[in-house]
Amino acid sequence: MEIIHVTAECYPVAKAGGLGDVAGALPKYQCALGHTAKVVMPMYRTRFLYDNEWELVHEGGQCLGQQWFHYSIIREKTNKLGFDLYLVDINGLLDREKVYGYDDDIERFLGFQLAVCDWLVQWTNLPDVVHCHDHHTGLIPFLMKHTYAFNRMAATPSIFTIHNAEYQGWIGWDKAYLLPAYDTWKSGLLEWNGTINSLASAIKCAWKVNTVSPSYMEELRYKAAGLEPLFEYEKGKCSGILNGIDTQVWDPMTDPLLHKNFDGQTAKEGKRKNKKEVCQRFGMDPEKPLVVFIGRLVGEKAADLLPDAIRNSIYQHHAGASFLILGSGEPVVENRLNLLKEQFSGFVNTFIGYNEALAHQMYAGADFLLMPSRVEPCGLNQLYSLRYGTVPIVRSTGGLRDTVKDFGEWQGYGIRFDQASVEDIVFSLQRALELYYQKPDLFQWMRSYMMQIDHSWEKSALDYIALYQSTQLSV
Ligand SMILES: Nc1ncnc2c1ncn2[C@@H]1O[C@H](COP(=O)(O)OP(=O)(O)O[C@H]2O[C@H](CO)[C@@H](O)[C@H](O)[C@H]2O)[C@@H](O)[C@H]1O
Repeated sequence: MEIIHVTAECYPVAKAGGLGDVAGALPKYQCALGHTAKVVMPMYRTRFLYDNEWELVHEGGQCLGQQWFHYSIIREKTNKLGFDLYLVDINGLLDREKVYGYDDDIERFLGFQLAVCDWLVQWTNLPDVVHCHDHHTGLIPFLMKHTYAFNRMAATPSIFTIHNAEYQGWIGWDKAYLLPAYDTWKSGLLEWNGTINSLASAIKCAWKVNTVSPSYMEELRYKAAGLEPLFEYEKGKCSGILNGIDTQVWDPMTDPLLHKNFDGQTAKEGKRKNKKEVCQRFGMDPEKPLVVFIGRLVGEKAADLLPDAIRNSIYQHHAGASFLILGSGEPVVENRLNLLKEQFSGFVNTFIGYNEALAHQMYAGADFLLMPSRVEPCGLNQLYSLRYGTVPIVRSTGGLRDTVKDFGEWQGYGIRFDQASVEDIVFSLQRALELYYQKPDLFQWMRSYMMQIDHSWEKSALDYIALYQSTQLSV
C-alpha cells in the first residue's frame, strides 16, 4: 500500500510533543512491513533542514481566500528516516522556527493543507490512503471529498488519528472565505457549535477515525471537550490503536545521549551511573530515589498539582525523595515550580524548556516517573520509562490505564492512582518510597520485568494496515 502521512510534526525534523515521535516512527515500521509510507509536513526553519540534502519535486500555487500563494515541495534525498520525507515550503507562512504558537496559525495550517491537497490531486496514481494526524490536518478529509478543486480524491480513503482531542482547531466562520469552493449545503460537515471545527470535521468526513489508545476512545464518548455526542454518533467508524515506541531511538543499550548504556542485565549499575550524573548536575543526593516529571506544564498533564504535591511529599515523607521537573508551559506553573526549587534547594530542581538529551538522561537516571495526567490519549513517557527501567507512577486514565499495571496486581510493575488530586499523588509517592526503601528486591524485579515488555511499533503498525484495509470494505 502507498500511505501518505500528513502531519505538523515529525521527529527529528520538528517535534513539540508526542505527535512528532509517532509521525517519525510509524511510517518507518510500515515501510519495514513492505508498504510505502511517506510523510509530508511543513518546512519550518529547523536544524534538520540545514543539515540534510534536498531535491525539489513539485511547485504549485493555491489561493487562500483572495491571496494567491506559491508553494514548493522538497524531498530528503537519502531516505535518512527510513521513509520518504517531503516538506512543504510556503514563504511567509511556514518558514518559522517554531511549529506552533503564531497569531496566523489558522492561515499557516490552512495553507499547508491546501498545498498538500493540490500536490496530491495531481499525482497520476493517487495514494491508497491519506493518513492525517490531529486538527492541523483535520480539514483534509473534507477538502478531498467535498471541494470542487480536489474531488478527484473523493474516492481515496482518508484516515484521521486523534492524538489529542483537547485541541480542536476552531476557525471562525468569518474565515470561511479562505477555503476553496464547495456546495454550501455541506457546511454542516465543517461546523460544530457555531464555528468551523477542524477536529469535528475530520471525525465527520474521514473514512476511519482512531485514537492512540482504546481506553481514550471510550473516554471521549463522555468527556471530549464538547464533542461527546459526535463521538457517540460516529462510534461505528472509531477505534483505538495503542502507540508504540521507536526502539531504534529509545534503547538504553545504544542510546548515544546516555552517560552509560545498559540493558536488563546491567540495569542496576547502568541506572546508578546515569542517576549520579543527573543528580550531580542538578545538585541532588543520588542515594535518594529520584522522581521526575517530563512534559508540557499544562492542566491536561495536571502539572498545576505538582508544586503542592511535591511540597506535601517533602514534609510528609521527611524529604525522602528528590524531584526533577523538565518542561515548559503555563507561566504560573513554571513560576511556582521555580519558587519550590528556591525553597527546597537540594531536593527539588527544574529545567524550564525543551531538552531532548536531558529527557533521555532523565528516563535513564530516574527511579520513578510521575504522570498525574487529567487527560492522556496514550502517553509515550511511561513507555519510555518502562523501557529505561524507571517505575511509572500514573493516574489511571486513557493510555496510562492501558499500559501500566499497578504492582499490587499480579505481575504489576507500576503505581496507579485514580484521582488527579494532590492527595492521590502524595499517597502514590509514599508507596513509591516504601518500595524503594523497604522492598528493594521487588523494586529490582519490577525494573527487569518492565524493561522486557514489548511496546515496539511492530504490532501497532500492523493494526494500522488492518485499519486502512477495512476502508476497502466501507466503499
Ligand atoms: N520539555 C521537554 N523536553 C524534552 N522532551 C520533552 C519535553 N516535553 C515533552 N517531551 C517529550 O515529548 C514527548 C511527549 O509525549 P506524550 O505522548 O507524553 O505527550 P503529548 O501530550 O505531547 O502527546 C499527545 O500525542 C501523543 C502521541 O500520540 C500521545 O501519546 C499523548 O497522550 C498525547 O497527549 C515525549 O517524547 C517526551 O519525552
